[in-house]
Amino acid sequence: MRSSIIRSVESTLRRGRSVVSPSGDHLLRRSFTSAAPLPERKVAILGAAGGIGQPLSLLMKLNPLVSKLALYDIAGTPGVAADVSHINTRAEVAGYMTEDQIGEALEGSDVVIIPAGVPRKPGMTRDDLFNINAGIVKNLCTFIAKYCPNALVNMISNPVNSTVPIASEVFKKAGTYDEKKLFGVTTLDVVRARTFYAGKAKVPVADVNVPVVGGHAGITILPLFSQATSASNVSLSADEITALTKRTQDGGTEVVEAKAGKGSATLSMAYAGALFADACLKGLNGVPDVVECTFVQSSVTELPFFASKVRLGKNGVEEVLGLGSLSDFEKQGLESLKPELKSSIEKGIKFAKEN
Ligand SMILES: NC(=O)C1=CN([C@@H]2O[C@H](COP(=O)(O)OP(=O)(O)OC[C@H]3O[C@@H](n4cnc5c(N)ncnc54)[C@H](O)[C@@H]3O)[C@@H](O)[C@H]2O)C=CC1
Ligand SMILES: O=C([O-])CC(=O)C(=O)O
Repeated sequence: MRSSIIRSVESTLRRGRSVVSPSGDHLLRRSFTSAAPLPERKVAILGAAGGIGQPLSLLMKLNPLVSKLALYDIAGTPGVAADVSHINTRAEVAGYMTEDQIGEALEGSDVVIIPAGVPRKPGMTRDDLFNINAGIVKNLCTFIAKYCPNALVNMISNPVNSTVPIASEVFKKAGTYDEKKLFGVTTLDVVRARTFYAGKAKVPVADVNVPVVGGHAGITILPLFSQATSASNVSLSADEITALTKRTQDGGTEVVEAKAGKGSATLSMAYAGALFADACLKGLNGVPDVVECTFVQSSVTELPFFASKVRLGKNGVEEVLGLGSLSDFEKQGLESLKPELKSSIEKGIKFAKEN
C-alpha cells in the first residue's frame, strides 16, 4: 500500500504535475504535460522556521513547480533547511538567517511567502497582533522592495486586513508597488468553508467550492454559500447557513482555543498557503483559468482592498472578478463588514506612513 502511494507520487512528480492543487484536483488536470519543460521558479519563505513556516517549507519542497526554495527566519533556519533539503524532489533548498543573508534569500524570487510574526493566544483578536507584526512585515517588505521588487508577495502574517495595506505603502514609498503582485492569503477561509459546508450538506468535499470574500478577520470573512458549487442540489436552512457562516468566520478562533495557548492554525494554514502559492506559480507559468479568492487592491467595492475571486496569470493578478449574485443574508453581511475592514485598512496605511 505504502509503496504504491510513493510510486504514484513519484510518477506525478515525473510528469511535472503538482501534488497540491487549489480548489480540488481539477487543477491537476490543467497542469503541465510531460512534454512541457518546467520553468525555473524560486520561492522564498520568510518565517520559515515557525509553526506555519516548517510545514509550508515541506509542502513547497514537494511542489515540482519550484526549482529553488529559500528558507529565511531570524532563528532556526539551518535545521529546517537541512532537514527539508534531504527530500528527493526538484527544489534546491537553502537556509538563511539574520538580515545579513536576507538579500541572498530574496534575490531572484518569483514568489515570496510571508508567515513571519506572532500568532494569537486565546482571548486575542487578530488586530491584537498589529503592534508586533506591523513592524515585522514593514521591515521584510523593505527588503523585498530592494532585492526582488518583481516577486509576487503572499502575505500570511496577521492581521492580513492591515498587513497587506502596510506592504502596499512600503512598496509605494520604494517606487516598486505593483498592485497585481500583492496578495493577502485568505485561502484558509475557503478551505474551511468547503470543509464545513460539505460536512453539513453531506456531499463529497472534492465537489464543493465556496467563494469567500471581504477580509480575513471575524465578520470581515464572508463566505458566499449561495454560490457553493453543488448548491443547486443541496438545501440547507437559513439557520444552517447562518451557523456555517459563523463557524467559517470563527474558524481561526476555534483552533486558537483548541491549542490553548500554543498558537493558532499552522498545519491547515500551511496547506492553504501551499495551495495559494501553487496557484500563483501556475499563473506565472501561463496555466489558463487559475482562479482563487485573495485579498488584493480592488474596486469591487468602495474599499481599496478586498478579497474576492481573482484570475491569476503571468503577471500576478490578471482580473479581479466581481461578487456575483448575493443572497439577502450575504448582502447584509457585506454591508456589516465594511466599517471594520475599512478601519483595519486605514490603520495599516497610517502605520506605514508614520513609521
Ligand atoms: N492568513 C492566515 O489565514 C493565517 C495567518 N496566520 C498568521 O501567521 C503568522 C505566523 O504564525 P505561526 O507560524 O503560527 O507563528 P510562529 O510564532 O510559530 O512562527 C513565526 C515565525 O516567524 C519568525 N519571525 C519573527 N520575526 C521575523 C522576522 N523579522 N523575519 C523573519 N522571521 C521572523 C519567528 O522566528 C518564527 O519562526 C501569525 O501572524 C499568524 O497570526 C496564522 C494562521 C492563518
Ligand atoms: O486565527 C488566527 O489567529 C490565525 C488565522 O488567521 C486563522 O486561523 O484563520
